[in-house]
Amino acid sequence: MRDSSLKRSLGVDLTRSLKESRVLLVGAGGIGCELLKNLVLTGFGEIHIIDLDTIDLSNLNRQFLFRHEHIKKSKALVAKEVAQKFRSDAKLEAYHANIMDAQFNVSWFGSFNVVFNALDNIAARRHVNKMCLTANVPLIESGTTGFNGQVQVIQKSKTECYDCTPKETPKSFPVCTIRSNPSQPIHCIVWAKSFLLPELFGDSEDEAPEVDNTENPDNANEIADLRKEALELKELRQSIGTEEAHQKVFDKVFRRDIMRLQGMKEMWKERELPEPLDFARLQEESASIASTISTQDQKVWTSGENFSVFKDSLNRLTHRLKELQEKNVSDQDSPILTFDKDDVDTLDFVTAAANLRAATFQVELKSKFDVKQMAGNIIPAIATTNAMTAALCVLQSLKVFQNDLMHTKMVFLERSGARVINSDSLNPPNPDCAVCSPAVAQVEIDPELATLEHLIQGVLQMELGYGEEVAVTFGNQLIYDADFTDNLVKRLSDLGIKNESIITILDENEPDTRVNLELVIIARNEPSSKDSKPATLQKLVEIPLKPEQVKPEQPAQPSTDDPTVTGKRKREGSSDEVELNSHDAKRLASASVPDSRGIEAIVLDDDANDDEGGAIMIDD
Ligand SMILES: Nc1ncnc2c1ncn2[C@@H]1O[C@H](COP(=O)(O)OP(=O)(O)OP(=O)(O)O)[C@@H](O)[C@H]1O
Ligand SMILES: [Zn+2]
Repeated sequence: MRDSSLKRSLGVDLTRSLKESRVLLVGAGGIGCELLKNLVLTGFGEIHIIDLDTIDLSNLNRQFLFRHEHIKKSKALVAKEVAQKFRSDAKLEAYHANIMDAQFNVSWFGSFNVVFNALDNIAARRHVNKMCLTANVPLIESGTTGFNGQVQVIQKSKTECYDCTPKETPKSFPVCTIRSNPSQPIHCIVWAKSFLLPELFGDSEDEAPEVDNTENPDNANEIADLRKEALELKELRQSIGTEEAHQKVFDKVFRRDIMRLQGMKEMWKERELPEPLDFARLQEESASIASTISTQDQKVWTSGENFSVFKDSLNRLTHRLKELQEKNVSDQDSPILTFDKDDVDTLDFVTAAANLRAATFQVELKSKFDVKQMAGNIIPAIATTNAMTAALCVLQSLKVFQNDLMHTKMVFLERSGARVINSDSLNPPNPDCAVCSPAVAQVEIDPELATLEHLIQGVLQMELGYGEEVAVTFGNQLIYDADFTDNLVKRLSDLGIKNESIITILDENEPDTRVNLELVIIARNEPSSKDSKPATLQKLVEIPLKPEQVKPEQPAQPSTDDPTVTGKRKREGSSDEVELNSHDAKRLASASVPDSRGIEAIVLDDDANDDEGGAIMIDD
């Protein structure tokens, strides 16, 4: 029943290839849950799901596969169990693991037709991008922040990869703004979270990522001052737990430091002078305030209320640190407390300290709720954005399954423009991208016999035609170049190179330098027969020259059966488009209709059985 409606919507051929497909979904969070449901209901045959995390209460509002009773259980396993109920014949496999683990090697990635990324961090995204490029598996990359979403199709040598464009690093603030001259609530929050809390309870050596220690020359003086101050704070830290600790900490950061800043007249020409706070006065003002005020998280507390929470949370943190220290006597590392937006004690402390600082600098005070969002860098996750993004992932993957790379897109969800869904053609790979520019080849070795020399002479020079000038790296270490030949006689296995290891060959020949080559090592299970060489190339590959070396009279030509996506092609019209195969041509001729705004829509029609009719039109 369900199959027949899928066939009507997608066509017989596509429905069959989805049914026979094997796909990987990385991440079972906000996008992942939606995507898994879509994949199952769209008839994908075999779906592998991986997630390293367990289910948290805060996930339940949008990760709809999860219920209260699943809290603390593996996301991947629960997602599999629940999604299985949507279609009993779907073959689902779940892993409660980190996708960056070595067990998920190139050949494992290579066993999938398509990989879907539904991750929340750059490191894991980069890793999957690299593995998919090496294994030559198409990747559908996606992400959301608030109302914005993005889906990108990545395919080796044909499209941009995840790393072809530099990624934005998280926003950072100059250290002097945080230390001396805060003008916004966030400056005070970062100070409380990344300076004061670590100085008193944490690892003060920690570099706070949101504080920029490099850019500004003023930072050097500021950092020197900080060192001096670190000593002062160390003494304060030692006083933690004593009766006077409240006043000692308070007097230093809200009185003496502020008075010192008042002395820097230049700084206050354009701004009001900061006002030191008075411990005794606030003590009096807060005398009748119950510490339960800290539960009122939507209210902006008065200075007296902040003072009361400051003292109370300082006590709570002191008590916790002491407990940890007592438990940890034998351990070498002394225990520390670090900020966590969901840890009430650290959040209370950061809120109160940030607000007291804001009060001295005439900066707006914030409620605990707001501080939590700001300190946790939280942009609320929106369930509908995730759902729409997951749907767009599936639509893009359908084009990949139809080999219709030319129409795969970069799709954006946004609320600022006239249209919520916008798309752009995919760019070709960036020739300078260090991640996707290398060529890839596989080398079979006999782990008992193969030496580095076998690899360099037998494979690189004899089989691939490299000259003398090559460098070989493995795991960021140089293991060979023309001036460093010590390892030549060593066995590859003694250099730590084993099955699935990837080594990189850098051509140092000039001119006509080749792009980097990544060699995936395949260890033979059987010992080599007498006449087989200890190291051989599995398949001859062509290694292009580095872009600046490409001669203008020999431009790279897209081949007809292997369409190379270019950024401009769609807008330039069809004259220079690669030839379409007959199925594509038919589909587009009958189905590609401009919508009323002149934007091309895709129609998925069923050309297998006209009697069944039924087509869906999707405007992407
Ligand atoms: N290296 C990794 N291996 C496997 N899964 C990962 C890895 N890194 C992140 N994930 C998973 O990717 C998912 C991303 O989902 P999402 O962005 O909704 O994050 P979340 O942690 O569920 O929610 P939030 O961060 O908003 O609290 C998470 O479930 C997370 O555990
Ligand atoms: Zn790239």
